[in-house]
Formats: sequence, structure tokens, C-alpha cells
Amino acid sequence: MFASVPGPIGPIDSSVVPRFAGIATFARLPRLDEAGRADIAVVGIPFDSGVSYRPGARFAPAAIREASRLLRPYHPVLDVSPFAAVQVVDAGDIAVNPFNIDEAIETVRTEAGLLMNTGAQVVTVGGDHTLALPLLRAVADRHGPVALLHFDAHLDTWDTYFGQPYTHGTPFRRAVEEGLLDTEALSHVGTRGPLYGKADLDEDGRLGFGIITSADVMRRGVDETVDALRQRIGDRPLYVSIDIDVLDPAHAPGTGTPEAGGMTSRELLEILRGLRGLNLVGGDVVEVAPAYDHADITSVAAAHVAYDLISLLALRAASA
Ligand SMILES: N=C(N)NCCCC(=O)O
Ligand SMILES: [Zn+2]
Ligand SMILES: [Zn+2]
Repeated sequence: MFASVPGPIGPIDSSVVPRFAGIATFARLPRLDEAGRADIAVVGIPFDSGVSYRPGARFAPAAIREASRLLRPYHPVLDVSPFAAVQVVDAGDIAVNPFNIDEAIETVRTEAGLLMNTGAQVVTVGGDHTLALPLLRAVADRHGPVALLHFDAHLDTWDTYFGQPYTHGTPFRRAVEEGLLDTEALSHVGTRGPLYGKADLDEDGRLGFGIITSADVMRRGVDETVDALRQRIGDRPLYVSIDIDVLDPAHAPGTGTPEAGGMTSRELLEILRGLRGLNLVGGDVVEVAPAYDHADITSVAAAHVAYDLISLLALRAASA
């Protein structure tokens, strides 16, 4: 006789315990210490010491967890019940030093790396875009250089701000310099807004990035955008970094560096769904600044975007 293998521990059943009751974990999932193990771990990173304008992304993990209470367990577009397919947990927050960016990014790389070494795939929520660098360091430690799909109004490939190398406007320049990325497969999506100069674009192109602007998405539509991205990414390991300011301020007012003319949340979610089957190895949802939010518009969008990343990971794990 074989002992039956227990299935994943799912979220609290919102038809039994009202979804507005109790302490918020992401999507009401069990904590890591309750489940004991994780195939996919949602991790909050309350950090905003790298921002150049409005602060507040340190409060995003808590706001996104609160906004995630209404998520339901079945994803009808991807046809997957992610929390039943694999063990998904909320692994809590990575507590980082708010006064020392160098130390903070070391902590993030170490803590995210420890989780990944247990075999978990990691989706982080909250914090500013500085965090993409230590997260990519941890991902590259495990997978080697990865393809990058970067949703953002901004390039985030500037060299320094105020002479500083580690800021929310510079993570992807550092990541290319450090060899963390496969420079054949780097894409920005949703780019728009004024730059410091034309050189910003030239330097970005020299690093290897291709750009699908916010206006391109509008003109070409979701399907053509997805086709172009899938072709560029192929079967490479893929990291998806989502700056919520890729959305128009109408869809994400609660962010630190808003730019007019952005994508809708529908476009973003549909592009993500178009990535089904690709070799996704992790992702982040950053730059939610709850103090500037209204009616949780931004946190709700971020929660749904994180749910879609989790669903993509679960779908692939379940069909492996
Ligand atoms: N929101 C992010 N990640 N970067 C924006 C940097 C734009 C700037 O300070 O000019
Ligand atoms: Zn941005
Ligand atoms: Zn960014």
C-alpha cells in the first residue's frame, strides 16, 4: 500500500469564512510555515529607498495582500486552478534595511535565493524597481542568463542617478553589465513619456533591448504584440518584471512616477496570458505606492497581475 500523498493546501474557502475576515495573506493562501513547502512562493518586499520621485512602495506588499482577498481559485482564460495544481504559499516579507540600499539588495538576493534553492519559484510583490537587480541576481544564480520581459513606462536602463548605481531607474543596465540577462531576448513593453535625451534610447538599444511602446500595443493590438514577444523569447528561461506604472494613471494612479498615455489593465493581463507555455522562471510586480492610490485601483490591478504570473507558473508546472 502506498500512503496517499497529500495535495496542496489551498487558500481559505471564501464561501465558508467571509473573504473580508482574518489576517491577509496573498489570495488568502497558507503561509510558508503552515504549508511546510512551496512550489510557488509569493513574497513581499517593503522597500522604496531607491525611488527618484514619490515614495511609498514600501507599503505595497500589505496593500496588495489586502486587495487580493477577492481573487478566486480558478483562472478561466488559462483554464487552471493554480492553488490546487501546485503548492502556492505566501512566504511573508523580506525585511530589508531602509537606510542602506547596498545592504538591502544583498538581503533580497540572499533571501530570494534561499527560497529558490528549496525548489520554489518566486513571485515578489511590492517595493520599487531597484529590487529587480537582486532578484535577477538570484534568478541567474539558479538558471544562468535569462530572457527579460519588462513592462514599464520607463526604460530603467539609465547609468546612475545622483552618481548612484543602485536606484529604481538603473536596475537593467546593471543586470546587463553583470551578465544576468540573455541579451538576445530583452524587451521593454509599454514604454512612453519624455526622456532626458535621445541618447537614452541609443544606449538602451546598445544594451540589446527591443521596445514595444505603449502606442505600439494600442496600434498593433495584443495578439501581434504577443506574437512578437514569443518569437523573441523562444524557449529561454524568462523573467517578467512588471512596473505597475506601465498602466495608464487611470488604471494605476498609485505609483511613484506616473506617465500619461499608458496601457490598460486589460491589455496587460491579456499580454501576460499570451505567454502561456513559455519557460517562465519568476517575476516581480513593483512600484505600487498605496498612498497615491484611490479606491485600491492600483493594488487591485497589481493583485490580478501577480495572480496571472502565478497561474502561468502553475500551468507550466502542472503540465510538466
Ligand atoms: N519607475 C521606475 N522604475 N523608474 C522611473 C525613473 C524615472 C525617473 O526618475 O526619471
Ligand atoms: Zn516605471
Ligand atoms: Zn520601473
